[in-house]
Amino acid sequence: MASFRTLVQARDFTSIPFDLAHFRDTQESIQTGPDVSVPVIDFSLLSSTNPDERAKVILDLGKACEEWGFFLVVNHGIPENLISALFNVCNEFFDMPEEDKLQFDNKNPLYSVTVRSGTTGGNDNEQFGGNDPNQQVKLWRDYLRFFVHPEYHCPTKPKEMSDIVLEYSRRTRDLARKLLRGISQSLGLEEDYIEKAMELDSGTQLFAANYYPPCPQPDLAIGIPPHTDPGLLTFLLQNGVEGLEIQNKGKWVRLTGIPGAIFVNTADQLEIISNGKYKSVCHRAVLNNKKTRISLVVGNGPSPDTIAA
Ligand SMILES: O=C(O)CCC(=O)C(=O)O
Ligand SMILES: [Fe+2]
Repeated sequence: MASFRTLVQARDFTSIPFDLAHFRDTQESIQTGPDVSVPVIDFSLLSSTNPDERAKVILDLGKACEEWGFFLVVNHGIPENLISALFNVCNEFFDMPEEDKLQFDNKNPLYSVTVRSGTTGGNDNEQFGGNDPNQQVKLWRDYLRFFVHPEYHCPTKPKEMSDIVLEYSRRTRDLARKLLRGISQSLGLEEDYIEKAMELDSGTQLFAANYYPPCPQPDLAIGIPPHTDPGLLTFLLQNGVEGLEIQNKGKWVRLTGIPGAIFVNTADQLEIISNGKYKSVCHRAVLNNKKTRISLVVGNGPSPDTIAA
């Protein structure tokens, strides 16, 4: 199907088509604020020369993984201009004519560059609903997704994309490794336990850009239904528009970002390696009727050859 971007621009939707209706649970979500707020981790303290500061941030990291499974990382050292270049180039990608985008679309999930629109929760996207016939609705989003490690792939258009994503993937790999060292220690393990066990030198890294146009009936459709992420740690940036909700103590909590900070969540393999201490938390992307939301996601996982012992 044509991209949502094109559909939404071409048609003045006032209500959503039937096959896009998603009956999500009616529980209201609560907003983070002074009372409920996702933990903030100051990444620079992980390399502090002051042992007390280091010990404190490792403790905080462990607590964040255990109590929330989601946290914000500040002072991560990834340049602001790299992040804005990344948003710009992804926006440019979604802006390209349909035929240019579709040349990267391939129905084989193993293919390294995938472009999709309105993907259903059915067979073609098992992560989001598997084969459940009740979940056969299209999702209100376009997305682009490709593996950037151990082998690097990237669409050839826009032409600046490859260099920008390559640089971002290098930087986030380094960030993942250092956070995982802190997380290893927070579990009482050797600093390099996780990176060795998961063979991070040949770890899997997936880059995804999600594009959610405004939706006239945001409560009746969904960007991404509830799911957990595969891998160890997922990084997420958003374009200043909220929509990420997570399950915390039985409630849906809408996360508010901090400009420049990166959302990090513990994913399935980290839950396994921590013997269930750090949960891979269920989350979803909800819509709004005013602004396009873009999220840029990097999934960091073990080497494809790693067999969890
Ligand atoms: O767009 C979002 O906020 C959520 C994205 C997400 O959960 C994913 O791509 O796995
Ligand atoms: Fe996710």
